[in-house]
Amino acid sequence: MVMVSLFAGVGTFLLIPLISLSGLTEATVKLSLLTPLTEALREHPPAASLGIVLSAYTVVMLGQFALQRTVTIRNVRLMNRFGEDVRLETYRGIMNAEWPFFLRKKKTDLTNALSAELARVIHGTFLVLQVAASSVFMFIQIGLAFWLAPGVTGFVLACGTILAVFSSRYIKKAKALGGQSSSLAQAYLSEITDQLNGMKEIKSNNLIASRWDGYQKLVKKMTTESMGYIQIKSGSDFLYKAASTLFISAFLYVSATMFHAKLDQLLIVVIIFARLWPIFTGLQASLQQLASALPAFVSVTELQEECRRASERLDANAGKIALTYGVECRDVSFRYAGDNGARALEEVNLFIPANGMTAVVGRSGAGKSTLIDVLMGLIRPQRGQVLIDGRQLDQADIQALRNSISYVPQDPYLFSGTMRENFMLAQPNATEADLWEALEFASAAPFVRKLPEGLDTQIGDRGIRLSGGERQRLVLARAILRKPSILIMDEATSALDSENETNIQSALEALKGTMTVIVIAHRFSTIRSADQVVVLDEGRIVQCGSFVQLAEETGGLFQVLLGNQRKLAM
Ligand SMILES: Nc1ncnc2c1ncn2[C@@H]1O[C@H](COP(=O)(O)OP(=O)(O)OP(=O)(O)O)[C@@H](O)[C@H]1O
Repeated sequence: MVMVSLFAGVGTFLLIPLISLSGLTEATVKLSLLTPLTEALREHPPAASLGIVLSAYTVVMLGQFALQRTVTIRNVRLMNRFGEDVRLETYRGIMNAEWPFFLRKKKTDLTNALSAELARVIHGTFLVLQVAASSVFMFIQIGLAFWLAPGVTGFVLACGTILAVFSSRYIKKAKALGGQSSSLAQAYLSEITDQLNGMKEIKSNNLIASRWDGYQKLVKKMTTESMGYIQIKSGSDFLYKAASTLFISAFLYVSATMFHAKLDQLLIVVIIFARLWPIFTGLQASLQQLASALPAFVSVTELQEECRRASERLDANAGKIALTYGVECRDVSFRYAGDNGARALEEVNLFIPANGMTAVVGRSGAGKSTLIDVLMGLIRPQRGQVLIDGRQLDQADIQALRNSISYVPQDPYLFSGTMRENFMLAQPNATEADLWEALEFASAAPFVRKLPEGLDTQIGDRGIRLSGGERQRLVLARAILRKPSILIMDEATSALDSENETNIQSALEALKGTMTVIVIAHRFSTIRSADQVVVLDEGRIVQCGSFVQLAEETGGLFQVLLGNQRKLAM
């Protein structure tokens, strides 16, 4: 940057001897630096001197352009490396954050931070480099200009300072607008994600008018915000241009009429002004843009800090746990952050024997999923302990525990890609036979076999659409492929028809003695063969025993729930 600035300065000021050598004007300006040079040149014939100066000018300018190219490439490389680092660091922070962090955060806010905000931060880095380059350039140019013509340079600097004072309000406005941009982008992403996810409900319940209204209001706000930017930019542009015209006209007028300056003196003023002024204004413009990107820097830094505080610090080399005795909850109580109501779990005491099947039932909101999250170490109970084979679950064991668990959620999640890729991600060493065995287990083999491309069928946005039941079966197959010690199924067969459900039921029964299975189920037909049924109500365990035993306990909640299901079935 220093070299480019020096070359640019020398190139510009070589124009001064050119003016006098060209014979356009009589040389009256005595420039301390250039006087010996112009005098030396005068000893040669005018054509030769002109040639020398022009050659020097060409070499200097070409040198500047070549260096400029290197600087640009280096700046972009620096920006890209920074961009890569900041993207990786932010996302790693998010992935390593503990589960409660995700309960607190809105998903669309994280998406916005990782896309729009990060892009603004990376562009901001480019602006920082640009401001650095402009500052170096400005100082060197000012230095050179002072050396050549202190008076004129002093004048231009005074004008620049006046302008900087006036334009600081534009920088403040740009920063405020930058903050608005961040929150508007968040609101926009949240609105469209919400609406697109719920389009079926919106259309079928005829909610289009109200949703459209909300969307329209947001779009209007975005238009106003973008107009705000243009107002700032055009306002500051106008100020710079008007000021430069006024300053230069006033100076030229005063020089010519009051001090009777000669043409070459006036030309020097114009050259120095023309050289320094764009640097001032460019710097101001970059500072304005940087100010508008600052809120994005702040929000990304805050997000990184929040992730660091919520980091799980898991052991990447943790092995697996082969459960031999069982999992125990001792006096476990849990309340969600910000939830002032009842606890989601209240003094839960429970033993889940290894290699058996435990079913958890209860009304909606009873705390079933919360109990599972505690067992998986996703959330830590505020009171009580979770013991795995008699040992208290601590931070170091959590990774090993998760390596040993396969969890099948209510909403089956498949990655975009082929079915095979989905399976190989879960178990990279799986053989073709392992894959089909898992598919058979989950009653998914018949429908996969019928697909023209079998396991290599694309799923997700660019592939085939699967029914809810097909997705559930594939996710169950993927879970079983990992050969876990503990299989947890949270309403994992809710979308299946009775035939497939019965098949999976038999498959789960066959696992008895080899795998610990924990099932949350609303449909009681799926838990008949469970070794133990746990009934939760308002966060407390109200009953625990075998299916038959609980079905016979008169007045118990299980009997009520079972009765309701029978009525529904009839
Ligand atoms: N992220 C959360 N923040 C605050 N409260 C929550 C959160 N998740 C669940 N709850 C509350 O905790 C209680 C237990 O919820 P949980 O999801 O464990 O119930 P559940 O028995 O699994 O319900 P369902 O059968 O409907 O899935 C409920 O009252 C619920 O409102």
